[in-house]
Amino acid sequence: MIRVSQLTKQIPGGPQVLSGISFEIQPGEFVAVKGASGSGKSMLLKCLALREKWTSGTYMVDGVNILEKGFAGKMKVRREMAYLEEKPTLYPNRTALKNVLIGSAYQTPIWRRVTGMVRNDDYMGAMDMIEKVGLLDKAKQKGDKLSGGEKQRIAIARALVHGAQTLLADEPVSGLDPHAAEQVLSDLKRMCKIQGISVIAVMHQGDWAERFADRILGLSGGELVLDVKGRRLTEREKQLI
Ligand SMILES: Nc1ncnc2c1ncn2[C@@H]1O[C@H](COP(=O)(O)OP(=O)(O)OP(=O)(O)O)[C@@H](O)[C@H]1O
Repeated sequence: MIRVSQLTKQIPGGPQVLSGISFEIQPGEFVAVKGASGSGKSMLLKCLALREKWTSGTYMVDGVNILEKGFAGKMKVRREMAYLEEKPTLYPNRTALKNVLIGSAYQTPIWRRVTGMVRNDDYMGAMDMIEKVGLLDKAKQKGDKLSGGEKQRIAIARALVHGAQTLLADEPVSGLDPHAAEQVLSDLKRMCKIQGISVIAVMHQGDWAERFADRILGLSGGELVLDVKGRRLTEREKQLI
């Protein structure tokens, strides 16, 4: 379980962009984050992924206060709390399978990324995950030949193969056509249910959050102003964000 208490982020010499944010997330939950431009959605995700330093607050994951961990502990947390960018970076000249096997910069050591060396017994796990995201027929396709939605789904498989327990996805479907967006969100939702992973995804545009999320968090001016079950928001709730 993830428990965030009183998360505050102050940019040194700049504005306070997150103020006193508290919430809990259960394993297997799919949580959407909504909020207007500049409300702090990306900063929240980056703080959860430990890509941004917290100014104050406590961050408990499965009962462990992870802000108190040393360098090695924080690296482990970064693998377990995988950050998915809006446009995932894949090795363009390597196959989808190889991309999944090697892992992203935050997931695997540099020697593995440079040499591309992997263990034989990793192949089965990678193929299994590629099948789960419905892309077995694209496993041998080079990274730069995959569509935006396929790249996103390979990035999901890559994170899970390398031990992610939580996926932090920043606008995972922005720029995708509705069919591709639906496939990416269906994959994420299925992974929550069958793998028990948690997903926290920024999804401000359209009604994706209402259709796919178990819960919707709303931010306004860096504050958490909404925490409701995933459902159609009322007009009053929409006005809050
Ligand atoms: N390094 C920084 N220095 C100063 N201000 C920053 C910095 N990083 C973020 N901010 C400010 O923090 C606020 C929140 O930024 P954030 O990127 O989290 O917004 P967002 O809700 O994701 O917006 P969008 O939907 O436009 O991507 C913004 O006002 C932004 O200008």
